[in-house]
Amino acid sequence: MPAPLAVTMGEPAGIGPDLLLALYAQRVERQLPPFVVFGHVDFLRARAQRLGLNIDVIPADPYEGMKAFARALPVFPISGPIEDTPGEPSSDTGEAVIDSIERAVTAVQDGTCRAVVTAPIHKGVLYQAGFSYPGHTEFLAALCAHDGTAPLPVMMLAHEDLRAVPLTIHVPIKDVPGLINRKLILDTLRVMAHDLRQRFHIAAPRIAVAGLNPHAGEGGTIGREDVEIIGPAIADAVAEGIDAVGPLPGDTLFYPPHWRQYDAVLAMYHDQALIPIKTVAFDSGVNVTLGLPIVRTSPDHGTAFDLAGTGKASPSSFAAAIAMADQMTAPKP
Ligand SMILES: NC(=O)C1=CN([C@@H]2O[C@H](COP(=O)(O)OP(=O)(O)OC[C@H]3O[C@@H](n4cnc5c(N)ncnc54)[C@H](O)[C@@H]3O)[C@@H](O)[C@H]2O)C=CC1
Ligand SMILES: NCC(=O)COP(=O)(O)O
Repeated sequence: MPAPLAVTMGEPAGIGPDLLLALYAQRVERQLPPFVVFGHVDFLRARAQRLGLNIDVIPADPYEGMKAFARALPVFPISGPIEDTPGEPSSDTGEAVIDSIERAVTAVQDGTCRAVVTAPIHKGVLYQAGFSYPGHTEFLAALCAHDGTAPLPVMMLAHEDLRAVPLTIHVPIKDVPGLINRKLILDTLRVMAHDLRQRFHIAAPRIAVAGLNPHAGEGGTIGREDVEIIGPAIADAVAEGIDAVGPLPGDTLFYPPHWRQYDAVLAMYHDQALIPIKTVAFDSGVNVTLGLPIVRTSPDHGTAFDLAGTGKASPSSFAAAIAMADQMTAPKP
């Protein structure tokens, strides 16, 4: 029997706990693989009761949890003060949220779980608790550091054959031009080409690279980054055998007949990559971190405080994240 997936609890005041409980209740019809939640047992019991879900929540380690999954939701216990207060976050829970992520990653690294699926966190709440990373993506890279060196983590949002990567992630838009450089583009294209082969089993991945400026700079007349940095970086990638094309105008690149020619798009900033995916597939998009020695997926949405504790949030993106993590780590027949 393969090891279970490790699912983190996420922000307790958000919809993450609601969705993982709802998915446990729907595990049979959705054909979900066994998973263990890294979370707070009493809090999850309280949230299940609030949602009217008759679920037996039990403390368990991953091995016991895998065996118990058919009859009870196994929870690797994370301690800490966590009250069931949907929509009302508290920095007091920050330590437990961070602990949940760290322990889930350790479980994958030591082989007791197969992959990490993270529930949404609220960065603002965690910053108050001393968290210093822009998000899971960078934190996971730090947790996967080897000999003091962290891998380059690459965020990809994926829905079916539409896959988009933001080169720069959680940074102010005014800082984006200064962060775009030839090395970062080349390194990101290397990670994308590698993981599209290894994780997505695409034998010869084709990658489109978006420009930064309108019309990809219109030949250098609307900004110089496209001709002076992005174009040369693509040439570097092509020279080492990566099938990359661009810079292409960002506004027309996501016209379906255009993006369908490629296996993935490298965009220059967060919203350039995420808006297309969230527009066409908010309910089923998956956030997957490339470049790590472990598999990590996540729903594409956030904590949605307005829906927490109501039972109205859709679990579909979370289910897609579990399915992707399962496919990427399923034992070969
Ligand atoms: N992977 C992660 O940890 C992520 C965390 N976040 C965090 O979430 C917080 C809130 O971010 P927002 O920009 O407000 O985005 P959000 O995704 O939490 O909410 C945006 C809108 O979508 C709705 N929505 C979200 N998920 C839904 C679902 N499953 N079913 C139905 N409706 C849903 C919400 O009700 C809201 O109207 C921020 O702190 C952000 O950093 C955001 C994205 C991913
Ligand atoms: N907008 C995507 C997002 O906020 C998710 O970030 P991360 O926590 O997966 O790094």
